[in-house]
Amino acid sequence: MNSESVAVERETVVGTGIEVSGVSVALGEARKRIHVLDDVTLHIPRGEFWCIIGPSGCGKSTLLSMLAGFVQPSVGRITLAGEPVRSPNLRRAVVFQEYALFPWLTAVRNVEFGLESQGVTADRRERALAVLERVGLADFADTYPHELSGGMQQRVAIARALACEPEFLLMDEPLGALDALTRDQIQELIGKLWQQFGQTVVYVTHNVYEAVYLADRVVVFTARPGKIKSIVDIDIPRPRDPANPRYGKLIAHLRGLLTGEVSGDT
Ligand SMILES: Nc1ncnc2c1ncn2[C@@H]1O[C@H](COP(=O)(O)OP(=O)(O)OP(=O)(O)O)[C@@H](O)[C@H]1O
Repeated sequence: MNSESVAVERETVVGTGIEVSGVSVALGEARKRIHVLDDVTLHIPRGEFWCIIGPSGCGKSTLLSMLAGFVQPSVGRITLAGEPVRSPNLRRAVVFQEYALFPWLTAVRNVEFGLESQGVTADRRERALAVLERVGLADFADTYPHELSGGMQQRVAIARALACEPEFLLMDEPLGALDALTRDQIQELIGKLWQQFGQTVVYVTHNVYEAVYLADRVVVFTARPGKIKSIVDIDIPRPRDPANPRYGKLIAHLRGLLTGEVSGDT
């Protein structure tokens, strides 16, 4: 392949991923208006897994909300698969820290819900059951959320997101409410599912271990107004082994970048 065709191929792939160009955002009413993000530019190629880290209040969730279409930038432009983001859309699934399940629906009905919104009628239950199986909950399909542990509820939320076969998966601290052992299990599951389903993932976390385990690249933000401080390539082969010496080096490097970035909220 000559250099020209490499350049063309690269441009095509980048164009179908996520493009954030010169985005700034201010939120809140008149005198209480807060400058949250400042001049953020990101090119996330299709199919890559990117993590976002930074001090509390630097605008990580706001960036994710903009990618999902819940919040509009004050300045700049965002496109996903080449289309401007104007409102939420089923090609982009969001998973939050709070599992956001419907308590009156069983696990399988929660997963079916997304398919229902997509207008899927044929074999909806079968499709929902197949995804529940992928997240290890085949035996809990007819169980209500309050009968499930936090980790199991998050598995249902992930299954619901994946059932719609989204091109983009936006995750906001999805493991934040879980105990350490459950976190490790679901972190591994998220990595495996991403390798099977191949979406473009943007994943907000406070946890540098999680970022180094999961990400192709980690974006480090400054304190508010959040600007990009660095984008770190996680060059460890998958599946990732925490015993790999590179692992500890990258964690130390990310910690170093975060040091001194004190939250504007504190
Ligand atoms: N709708 C809103 N109106 C006014 N201010 C807002 C709004 N949403 C968020 N903010 C403010 O914007 C800033 C960034 O919030 P955001 O939740 O994006 O930060 P974060 O980096 O995700 O924080 P954390 O790590 O603590 O979850 C905060 O100061 C927050 O109070």
